[in-house]
Amino acid sequence: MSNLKNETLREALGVYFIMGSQNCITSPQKTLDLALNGGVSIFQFREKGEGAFVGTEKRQLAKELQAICRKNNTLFIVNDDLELAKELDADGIHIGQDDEDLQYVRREFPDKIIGISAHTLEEVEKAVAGGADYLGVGPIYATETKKDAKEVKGTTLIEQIRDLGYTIPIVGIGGINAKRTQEVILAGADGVSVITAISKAESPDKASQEIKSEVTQAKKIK
Ligand SMILES: Nc1nc(C(F)(F)F)ncc1COP(=O)(O)OP(=O)(O)O
Ligand SMILES: [Mg+2]
Repeated sequence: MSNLKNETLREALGVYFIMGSQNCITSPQKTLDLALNGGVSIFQFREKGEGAFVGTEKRQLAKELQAICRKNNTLFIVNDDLELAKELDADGIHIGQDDEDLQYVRREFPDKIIGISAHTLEEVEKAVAGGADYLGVGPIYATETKKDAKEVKGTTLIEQIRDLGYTIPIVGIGGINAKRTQEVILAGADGVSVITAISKAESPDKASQEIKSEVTQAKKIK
């Protein structure tokens, strides 16, 4: 488990912005700055897909975005890349079912936040038993961003996880925008993960603000 208190992380997962250079209209730095001003509460650096930076350029961008997160006292999570996460002393890492094994990552990156993608109850049970700090459950809706996304789930799996009594922090992911946010939270998620709805918004700060207000409203109803 990470050193971060479970409830602190649960709170931070409210508006989980995920982005890489290939998701932005303007500079990633400017986009992140605006998104944080708008109320993003945790950030994941996901430099992946066509045209993504690699090597030194990827590392340089990661360092710049990490510095922006530090300035805003916001958790900085690295997607997939364990070596980069260790090198930057990131706050955590997100791994999918086809990435490094949870136990290996926990040994290599102790006391940090480890998030796991889960698409089935079996994957949920394995992640909880393995001591994951949060789950990324989806895709909730169809997404253009992740070319190899699995079958769209809706909120069913989130509801099933809660009905079974699992209390692990959960973020929904996949095609989520402000309009769809409340449904995901009311299904039992602690937050929503968003890429395009913020990164390609005309005003990333306004987009983040809208999503944050939807999360807050839904949590009041719950
Ligand atoms: N990156 C992610 N972040 C989350 C989070 F929970 F953080 F919202 N959930 C799910 C994913 C998807 O992770 P993965 O299945 O490995 O695919 P990719 O590496 O292409 O993103
Ligand atoms: Mg991955």
